[in-house]
Amino acid sequence: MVNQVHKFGGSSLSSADRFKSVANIILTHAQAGDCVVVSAAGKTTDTLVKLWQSYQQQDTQAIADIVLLLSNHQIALIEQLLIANAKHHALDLLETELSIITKQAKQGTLAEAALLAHGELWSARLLSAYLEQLNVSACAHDARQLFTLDAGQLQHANNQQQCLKAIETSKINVVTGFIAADLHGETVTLGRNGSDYSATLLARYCNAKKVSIWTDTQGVFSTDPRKVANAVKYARVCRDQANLLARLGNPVLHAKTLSPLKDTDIELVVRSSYDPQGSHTEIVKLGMSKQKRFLTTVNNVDLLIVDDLSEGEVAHVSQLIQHSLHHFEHEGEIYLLVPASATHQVANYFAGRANISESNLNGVAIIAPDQEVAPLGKQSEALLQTQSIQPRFTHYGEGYTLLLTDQVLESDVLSLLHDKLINKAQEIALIIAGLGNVGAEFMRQLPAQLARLSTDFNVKLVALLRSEQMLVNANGLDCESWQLQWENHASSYKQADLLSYIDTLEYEHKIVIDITASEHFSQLYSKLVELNCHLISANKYAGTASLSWYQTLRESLAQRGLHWRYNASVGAGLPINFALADLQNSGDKITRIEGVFSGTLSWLCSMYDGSKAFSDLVLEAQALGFTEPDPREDLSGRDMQRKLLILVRELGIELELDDISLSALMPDELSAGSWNNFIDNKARLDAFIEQHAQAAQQQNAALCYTGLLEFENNTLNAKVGITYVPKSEAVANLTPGDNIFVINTQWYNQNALVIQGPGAGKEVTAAGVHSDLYWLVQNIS
Ligand SMILES: NC(=O)C1=CN([C@@H]2O[C@H](COP(=O)(O)OP(=O)(O)OC[C@H]3O[C@@H](n4cnc5c(N)ncnc54)[C@H](O)[C@@H]3O)[C@@H](O)[C@H]2O)C=CC1
Ligand SMILES: N[C@@H](CC=O)C(=O)O
Repeated sequence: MVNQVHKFGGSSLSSADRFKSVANIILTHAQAGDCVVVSAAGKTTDTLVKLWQSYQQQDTQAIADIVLLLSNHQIALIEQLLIANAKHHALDLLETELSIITKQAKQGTLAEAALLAHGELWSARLLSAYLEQLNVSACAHDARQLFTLDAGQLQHANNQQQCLKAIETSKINVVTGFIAADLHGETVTLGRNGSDYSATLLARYCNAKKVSIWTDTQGVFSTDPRKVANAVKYARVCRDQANLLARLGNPVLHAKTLSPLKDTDIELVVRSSYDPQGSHTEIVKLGMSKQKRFLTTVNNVDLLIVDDLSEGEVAHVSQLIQHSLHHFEHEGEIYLLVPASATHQVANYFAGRANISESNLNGVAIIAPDQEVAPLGKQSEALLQTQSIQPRFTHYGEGYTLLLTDQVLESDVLSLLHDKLINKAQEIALIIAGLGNVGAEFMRQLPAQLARLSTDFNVKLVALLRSEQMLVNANGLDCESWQLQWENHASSYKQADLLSYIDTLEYEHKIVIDITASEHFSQLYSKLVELNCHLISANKYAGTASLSWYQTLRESLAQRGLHWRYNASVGAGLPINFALADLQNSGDKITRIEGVFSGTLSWLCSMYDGSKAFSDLVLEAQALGFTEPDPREDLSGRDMQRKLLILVRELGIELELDDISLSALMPDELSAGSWNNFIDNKARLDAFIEQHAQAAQQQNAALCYTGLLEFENNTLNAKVGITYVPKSEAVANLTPGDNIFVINTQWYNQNALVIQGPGAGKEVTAAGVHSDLYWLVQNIS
């Protein structure tokens, strides 16, 4: 059974080394019974065309020179690839064929198609012999024995029978692309780039599962990557958009290539033979992929107005001129977009029914989802005007806009259009976990933030998660009415459901924002990274996980070029992580960080004056949204210990959580047990605090909870705990809830750099997460 049809174009076979690479691809990607369709090696077809032209001009010297050129090229390939009998046999055959060509040229009996067919024949024979030499069972097929056309029409039933009979299930079947035969056995060609067509035809006839077009580009891009540096490769493109691209002249796929796959489930992928392990583009059936935006150039075309044009005629003319054609209705007339070089031939075909409306046109086509076509078209007209370019002809069609200009659009203009209109369509998917105190506030701020981002980026909210339920919509949720949608549509999920949903999201970038307080969720990060998600955390668990887990996560983020932002996890919205990164980037060396890194503990210590029980203040802090879901995480000092560790690791220092010494702001025995148990025993907490407050007072100091990181004589001292701070010092006089980071560095030595401000609370924390999101979107797009 034919599992796959692989197709290799001329550039994939341009040298002996390229043949070897192709053989390697076959060894790793093909199995017995598969077909490998090949084009002529390198520029062989062009050389054969020149030979034909010289023959028509009866230029005997040129004929001899070109035959020699062909001979040298083929001999070099054979010599470098084959040995022993296989080599001698191939050289003998080549010599015989070239002498027949020379003889026919002399006799005036050369036939164009039969001459051009040699390129593919030589490739198929050579590759098959080389595979055999590598002990891979292979055979070469001349497609003239497989594909028959009658008056230009493929004889599908007969061809299918021929293919099923000829294809050997125990071998790799190397088949010539581009050529077929007519009913008399005479060679006919399937048009330039006809080898792709041969591959999809063969796949259809043999009921193959998949066609892989191995080429010199890595897949289908948003625009020509040779002209526009920011071109984006798409993982999936719908057949209808691929078809439109082809008709509008995009060279990656040809319109004919797709036609045999119509109404079949045969997969089609475009991938690079130069980078076989690289990602590829899958051409999928309508509805199996989101519609994308493309910018494709149109060069040197004429517009013809044709009376009563039928689909059949378009197909026929397209076959005649061996070029994809696009036709459309515009202001009551039927237009045909024709390569200028073929206008004469097309006009002749229509014998008076076709008139040239516009000639020598260039320009671009913008292909996009239907609803985006009109606004994009208007924006592109406006952008062209800023470059003093006025389109001569503009047409808004189904799924595309055509802007035809006098001048060829240069790379700078194409880049401008692409970056403003197409790259912007690089969609970013947001997955938000945690809709509690901070998460809900983050959602409240989200519409305004998305509106700000949407002038340049296309960010869509595709999932909202709580611990047991999720609300998803791959096309985007309305973030203003998420609560209502949640009530009606949220459903329970398991981690595996979440991961497979994220895996199938067709977005160029995915960002998972963790606003949970869940260690369990943070343990998913490595899987999320495997699914190419960027990460933003307010959650502190991943940043304070074991060093080996943390380092592995960082490595796999780096390998994939993914970002992880966690500014809000320390100091809420305060730019502490930015400041530390900046200091280090400027070459400075941080020697000491001291301060209060807990909003809750800052608020409690500042508010406590003995007039209210400390435990009541804890409940107030909880209601204000300062505390962790369980405030004992704050009172135990654990939360501040985590923050200090995140900062330490930010400085590149390898430390575990328990390397930071800790004393709690509560009696140890209250840390265990339920929250109710804690409340029942709150008097013990109050007594504990009162005792410390009095001791501090006796020293004319304030009861504070501080953190310290310092290097002394090359040893690191990191701790968090209760301190009695002289009342004159800034730390003892904080506005309730403020954090303070006093940073000493090589350059901020005597006079420290101080960052101070609210360090907890839902608004500032949510804003801190938004700041990370903004940074990330700017930096990934
Ligand atoms: N409150 C603050 O001022 C600050 C909080 N943070 C951090 O922000 C995070 C959120 O804090 P809050 O909103 O106060 O907590 P919260 O308890 O109010 O909300 C947590 C949310 O996470 C969800 N959740 C729990 N486990 C989950 C899981 N496995 N998968 C998906 N969702 C899950 C819960 O359903 C809830 O919606 C915490 O990590 C906290 O440390 C960081 C800086 C400041
Ligand atoms: N509970 C934390 C919240 C921020 O991380 C604090 O009080 O600082």
